[in-house]
Amino acid sequence: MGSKRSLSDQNDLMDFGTKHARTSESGWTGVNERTFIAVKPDGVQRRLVGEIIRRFERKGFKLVGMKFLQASEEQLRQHYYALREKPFYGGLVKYMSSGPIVAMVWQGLDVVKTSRKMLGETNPADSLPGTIRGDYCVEVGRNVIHGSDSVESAQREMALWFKQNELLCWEECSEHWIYV
Ligand SMILES: Nc1ncnc2c1ncn2[C@@H]1O[C@@H]2COP(=O)(O)O[C@H]2[C@H]1O
Repeated sequence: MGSKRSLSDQNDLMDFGTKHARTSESGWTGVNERTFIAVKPDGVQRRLVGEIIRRFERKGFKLVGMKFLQASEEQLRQHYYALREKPFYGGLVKYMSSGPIVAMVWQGLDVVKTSRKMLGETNPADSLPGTIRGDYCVEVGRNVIHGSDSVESAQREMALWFKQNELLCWEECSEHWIYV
């Protein structure tokens, strides 16, 4: 009893288990690297959510987690802990908690570094056209999107914004057309 699964079901389960273990042990490296991306309150208000998701999808990255939420100041103080001494820190926490944000986790090869290139520089004035900040904003204090700056920051930020069971492992049918 209880073992009525077909051999192929069991193989699928084992495959899933092995893949999952591999990604967990390796800290999400290679094609399983993950990054935390947030559309900030100004990005939501300016209706850029669809455009931003479209850019990540078209690039070939895989969405593995997403939520629409209004962040608490406490959560934002943790998120921006490293900036706590900066003169703009108070304003940054207020701005980020002023309206809903879209928190996402994207997965793919070199996703942390590539996402930062897609976002552009922190200051939109230094961002090239073609990047998200280069195309859609003008001031550093209203720069529409956040992306983790390293694999370590990504892991810390994902753990802050998502529970483990909110991040999915799923098979994308186009994967063989994106990776060799
Ligand atoms: N000089 C600044 N004035 C106001 N906000 C800033 C300044 N420098 C950085 N920030 C904000 O601090 C944030 C830190 O990382 P983000 O990618 O979220 O985007 C940055 C900006 O929103």
